[in-house]
Amino acid sequence: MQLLDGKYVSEKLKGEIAEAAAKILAETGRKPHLVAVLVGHDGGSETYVASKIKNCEAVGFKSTLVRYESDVTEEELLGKVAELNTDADIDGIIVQLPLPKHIDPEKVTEKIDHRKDVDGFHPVNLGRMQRNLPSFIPATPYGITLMLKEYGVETAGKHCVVVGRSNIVGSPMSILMARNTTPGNCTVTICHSRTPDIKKFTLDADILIVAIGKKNFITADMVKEGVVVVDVGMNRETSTTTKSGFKLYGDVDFENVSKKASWITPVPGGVGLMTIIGLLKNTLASANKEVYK
Ligand SMILES: NC(=O)C1=CN([C@@H]2O[C@H](COP(=O)(O)OP(=O)(O)OC[C@H]3O[C@@H](n4cnc5c(N)ncnc54)[C@H](OP(=O)(O)O)[C@@H]3O)[C@@H](O)[C@H]2O)C=CC1
Ligand SMILES: Nc1nc(=O)c2c([nH]1)NC[C@@H]1CN(c3ccc(C(=O)N[C@@H](CCC(=O)O)C(=O)O)cc3)C=[N+]21
Repeated sequence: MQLLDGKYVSEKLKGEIAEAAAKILAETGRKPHLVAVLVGHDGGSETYVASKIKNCEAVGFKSTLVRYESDVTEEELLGKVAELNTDADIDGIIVQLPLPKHIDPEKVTEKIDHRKDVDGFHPVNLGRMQRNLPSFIPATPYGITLMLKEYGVETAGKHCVVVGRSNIVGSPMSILMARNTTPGNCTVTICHSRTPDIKKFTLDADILIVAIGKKNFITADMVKEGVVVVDVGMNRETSTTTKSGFKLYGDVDFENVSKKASWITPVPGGVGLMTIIGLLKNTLASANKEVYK
């Protein structure tokens, strides 16, 4: 088993991003600028947004955190997005999901100017990605492709099984792996909560990407020898043994599945760190007007 090490790859790519940011600063006198909007106090979201902001600073980006209490109205939030859209100093806008029930995430996603949509969730970016046109690619699937590329994992002609079909991970991941790109060129199967016998598909997977949010869902009996495993799950449980008071678990039983895998991502230290890189790279591309003129 070889580790797909998110810490190693993300540190390496952060170095490249920092160099590119320094170049922008020298040439234009400005830094790429990301604005993150966080509604409410959910523990996980707070941690992830804090990490995005911290990493922006680390690579020489400007970042702004806009916070709202969970009783903010949809109207007020949409108004804020409209204001950020027209601010020429801002390259990227993300609104952290999930949002409170009274706010329609679809409305918020569509309100963000697709030219600043560094999460890549806007229908314009999703459509452009599907057609292989320049677009912002959702950060987690983007980060996973960067990781596979870094380790030279072969994907062409392989059977890739994606478990989960969410708008932010499973669905865009399946599109990327089926595209005529590297990584890509896979035959892709998408499994979800209405798939009757998931094991039938996972057992045939050469590449298995799991994003469902269920601790240890994938067990060793569900995979074949030599499989490449990408574990997106971030299941937080309270713990008395860690400093933070939480412990993170993936969707894959790492201890046993790793014995059969050729490559596998750990949790933490895998996909989560690559998500940050996807976001930073999209923000950089926006500042450089690489996707939209
Ligand atoms: N590492 C990272 O950077 C990121 C990690 N995450 C983590 O990844 C996990 C998934 O996130 P996200 O995609 O947003 O989750 P969602 O809850 O939006 O989607 C979960 C998906 O999994 C499917 N599913 C749920 N239960 C089962 C089951 N028993 N069998 C098969 N399929 C099932 C659902 O099916 P259906 O559509 O039928 O409901 C759905 O498509 C979470 O743990 C999340 O915290 C998320 C984003 C980034
Ligand atoms: N609009 C939006 N964009 C997102 O990209 C988005 C979102 N909403 N909602 C929630 C998910 C989740 N997500 C993570 C980001 C970083 C880590 C991360 O840094 N993980 C580290 C450590 C985390 C820890 O220790 O708690 C790791 O895996 O090693 C994880 C998960 C982004 N998401």
